[in-house]
Amino acid sequence: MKKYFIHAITNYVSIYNVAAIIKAVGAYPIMADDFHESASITKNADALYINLGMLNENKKIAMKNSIRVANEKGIPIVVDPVGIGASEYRREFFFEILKEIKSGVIKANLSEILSIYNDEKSHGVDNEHEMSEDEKIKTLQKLSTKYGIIFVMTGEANIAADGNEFVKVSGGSEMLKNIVGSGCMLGGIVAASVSKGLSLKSVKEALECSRDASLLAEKNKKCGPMEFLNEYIDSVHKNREE
Ligand SMILES: Nc1ncnc2c1ncn2[C@@H]1O[C@H](COP(=O)(O)OP(=O)(O)OP(=O)(O)O)[C@@H](O)[C@H]1O
Ligand SMILES: Cc1ncsc1CCO
Repeated sequence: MKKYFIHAITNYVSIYNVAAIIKAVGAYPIMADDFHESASITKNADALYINLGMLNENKKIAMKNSIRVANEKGIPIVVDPVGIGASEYRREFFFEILKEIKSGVIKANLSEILSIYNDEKSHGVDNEHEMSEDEKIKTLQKLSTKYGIIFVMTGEANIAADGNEFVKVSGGSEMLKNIVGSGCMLGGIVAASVSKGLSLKSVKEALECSRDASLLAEKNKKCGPMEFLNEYIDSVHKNREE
């Protein structure tokens, strides 16, 4: 059976859990962020996952080298623009790489999506609390049309869109809000899913995988955040076996 390798350049807060959840879905994580080797690691991967949490100068070069190789080889790229609204350093770098990505997914929370969208000033969406679901979908579709890649907005409802269609996956456990790196891990699941074929359908399957695992983790016992975190990763593994 083919093994799917996911090259992740990610932050050191949630890096182990990202690797663990990629393994739990049945793919093979490779965490490599030095610029000397990142391109050669990407060359043999089936997806590249770029997470901007804890960005630094070394990682910037590593990410750009890996993105270049992924584009050349047609490898899908998943980007989590962690905290771009709060950091000019990350925001500037994000826009630099956004233009370069040929095929892939941007997975971001509402405030990160607005930060991307509002860079285009003229659209005038300035208050996230006033956004209806319809506006969220339209925002994602406009971004997707403009950049030619899939956009995902996370939250209570996760919405993914390409230029033509959208999918919505909601109803996951609220405990996901209480653990560190739930967004980072979701990025890993999305990367593993699109490594087998990039489509809105494969993104939807990833969102469903996370939702189902979170509900199973919550059902098992009333647990605190750390127990939930382990149960969530275990549940991803259990659901895969069923
Ligand atoms: N109110 C909620 N109810 C259920 N699930 C939620 C809720 N809010 C977020 N989630 C889930 O938590 C995960 C992460 O989404 P979120 O929007 O919090 O991303 P994030 O801010 O990038 O996360 P983090 O920075 O903690 O990694 C997603 O799977 C999302 O569906
Ligand atoms: C807490 C934190 N800080 C940088 S990355 C990260 C993980 C959650 O996004």
